[in-house]
Amino acid sequence: MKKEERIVTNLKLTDLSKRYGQVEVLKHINLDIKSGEFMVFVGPSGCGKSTLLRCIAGLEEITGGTLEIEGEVVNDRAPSKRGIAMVFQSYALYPHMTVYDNMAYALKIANAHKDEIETKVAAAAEQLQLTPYLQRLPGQLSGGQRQRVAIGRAIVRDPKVFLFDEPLSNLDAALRVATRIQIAKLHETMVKTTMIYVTHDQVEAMTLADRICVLRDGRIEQVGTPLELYEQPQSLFVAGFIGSPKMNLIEGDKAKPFNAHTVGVRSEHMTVSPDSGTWSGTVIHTENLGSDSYVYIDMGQEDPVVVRVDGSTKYRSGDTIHFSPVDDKIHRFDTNGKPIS
Ligand SMILES: Nc1ncnc2c1ncn2[C@@H]1O[C@H](COP(=O)(O)OP(=O)(O)OP(=O)(O)O)[C@@H](O)[C@H]1O
Repeated sequence: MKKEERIVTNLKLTDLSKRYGQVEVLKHINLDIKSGEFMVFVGPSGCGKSTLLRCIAGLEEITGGTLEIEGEVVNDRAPSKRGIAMVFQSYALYPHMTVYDNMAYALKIANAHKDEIETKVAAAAEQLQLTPYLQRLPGQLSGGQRQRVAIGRAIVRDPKVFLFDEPLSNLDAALRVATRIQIAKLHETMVKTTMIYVTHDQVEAMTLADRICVLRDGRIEQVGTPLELYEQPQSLFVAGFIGSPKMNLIEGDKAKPFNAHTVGVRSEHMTVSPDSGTWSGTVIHTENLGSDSYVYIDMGQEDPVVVRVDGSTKYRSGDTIHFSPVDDKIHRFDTNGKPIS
């Protein structure tokens, strides 16, 4: 392999599989992750996101295929020798050590020089706004501060690859936003560090990722930039999974005028008119978010259709409403859930 290629692709998963006994939970995963890339794994509960992350970290044995880091197969390499640092949802801090000692621990174990430890811990603390807390114990910190210590502990090791397993899911809404922004900034400053991030949160996936990898039942369903997945889903599954609120999926007779088995239209790509439209239904609920409202409409399908309207527009439950898709924003799918071009 040429040197340039090695620098470009940082992690290469080839036919990677993972079995627990008879159960195959990861099935022939092929994925290249570039150096410095922020890759987010998403997918329904149980699809294998955490297992894939743990296989990359070396916390789970890979049972088939290969994992390469910078061109070298590392399947049998110990976690500590992979140049990887992992941040968990649960923080996993040492409760009896100060913030400083928690952050310094890995460097001490690696016999780093005292000056180097001090410099690195101070720099990470500064970057994460933890300098005032260095002498506190984890129990004397908020959840957000603890998670920042966990991140700081990983930064000082100067990893090639940073793994995050739902790091924000224990935080309340405001802290989630603040810490998410901090992680995005971290990615901007650590330009050469590859980051792989598992989340259930649509906003985290869309805002943090350079590319999102959608997993389904142990396989990769689609990999692409957030906008590619949002605008060009390659399956009904991805169409229904990416985005909040979910894409409206309209089936049966109501999809026939579009020569499709299923028609997908996002909430923001519907126009409402008072007396006629492609579809109509009954308003069952309206959520007013201030600038916009989401109108939930029953049109005889299992799931209501959600249409975004201006926040000043008023609808009452029981009103009949007519709406149409914006012409060039219609996604058509065949009986196999594949897009019709
Ligand atoms: N040690 C184990 N032994 C057997 N099966 C396991 C083990 N660990 C995980 N699994 C199974 O592997 C599958 C993938 O689990 P994993 O935790 O990777 O999913 P996930 O996508 O991260 O889910 P979630 O979003 O709920 O955290 C699940 O069906 C799970 O039950």
